[in-house]
Amino acid sequence: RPISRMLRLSIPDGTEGIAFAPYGDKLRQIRKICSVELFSARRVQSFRTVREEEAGRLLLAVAAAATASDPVNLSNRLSAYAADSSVRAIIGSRFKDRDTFLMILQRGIKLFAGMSLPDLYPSSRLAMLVSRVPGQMKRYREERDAFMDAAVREHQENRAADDDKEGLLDVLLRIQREGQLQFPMSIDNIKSAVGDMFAGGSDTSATTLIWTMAELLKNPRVMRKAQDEVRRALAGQPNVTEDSLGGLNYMRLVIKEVLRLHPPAPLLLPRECMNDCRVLGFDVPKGTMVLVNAWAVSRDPAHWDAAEEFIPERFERGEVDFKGADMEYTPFGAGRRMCPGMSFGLANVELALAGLLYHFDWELPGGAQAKELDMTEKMGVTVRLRRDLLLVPVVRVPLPLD
Ligand code: HEM
Repeated sequence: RPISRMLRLSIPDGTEGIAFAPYGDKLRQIRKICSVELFSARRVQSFRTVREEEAGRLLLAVAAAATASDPVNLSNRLSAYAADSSVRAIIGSRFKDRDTFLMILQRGIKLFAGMSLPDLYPSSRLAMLVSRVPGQMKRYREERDAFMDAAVREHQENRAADDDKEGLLDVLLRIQREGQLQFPMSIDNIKSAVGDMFAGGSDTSATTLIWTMAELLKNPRVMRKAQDEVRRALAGQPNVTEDSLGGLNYMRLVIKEVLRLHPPAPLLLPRECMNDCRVLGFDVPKGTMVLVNAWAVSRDPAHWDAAEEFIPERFERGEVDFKGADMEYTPFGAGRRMCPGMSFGLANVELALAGLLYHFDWELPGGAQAKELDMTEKMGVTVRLRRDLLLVPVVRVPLPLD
């Protein structure tokens, strides 16, 4: 990954976490920690209760709006759900200052995504002098560090006694304590990794959920089919649990189709060319920043029939998947830097979506027609709907009273 001059102000050399770990043995080490410890199937499963509680909270808020026949701002609700589930998995439910943590990290994500004068003119001292970004980066780093220090201290004091209750920060602190690593992990590395997991995990899941609900509203045939499946599979159950998600094959195809048309990180994360090479007749020098336009590739009529249409059935035969082997469809990237949190993210998305489809029917406010729903995109760290998604829920399967 390229690290710009501005980014370096907030991630000094040697303090990288996961997303900016330098290529080579250190990257291999942290990626192994990701697959064996942080995002293993067992670990993702261990946060099941957290997800179920947070999904329950989301559904209760939606049910309250349904009772009052009010529209619910699903963009806000789904963002809160994704942020809360991530923060609880990463930092742990005991963390006192969750809201401040969220605010600081959001500010960091905005700063990282922005283009600054010193990055456009890297050798210019004037650019460095007139730009406000260096000061903002420095302030962000100081604030983040002070805050993370407090979070780490709190964790060291209340060390998780039970392995299954470990949050991801606990896991990293344990690995550090055990001292078995070829390249020891510093507290700064751990703090950066926590930031990466939050930045990588929460907005992406929320964005996927928001686009899914918007596409389902726009495509009533698909909405009906997905709801029929969920309601058939869960018939008689008071609420959705992760045990009940096994047979929801069509819902999974819906999520796949959403990730094709709306990959939350449309340009993936920047890569850096490691050797001089030639691509399609163009010379690409070593060190060039490479952005992969996954959004365009996964809508390219050369690879997809009816490329602009929302047709989940196209994935029915399972020929194309997002696991990094099919280059025409890479919402999680591919190769050695592919998203390590894929199953974690999908678990968040599937549970919330199943609940929204099981308990409620959905309408547009003021009796508007599906074709009136504005699907314009807004470019940001992730690409979201330009306007907040406001929908009116109608209860079909009431939530249990407790
Ligand atoms: C729907 C959910 C998600 C999507 C669409 C997504 C997408 C991506 C993409 C496109 C990349 C860049 C891959 C590349 O350069 O080839 C990435 C990297 C990454 N993601 Fe995810 N992600 C999701 C969920 C998560 C979750 C839940 C976590 C952690 C809690 C996470 C953590 C990371 C990290 C740490 C990286 C950097 C990996 C590296 O540089 O080696 N992601 N993700």
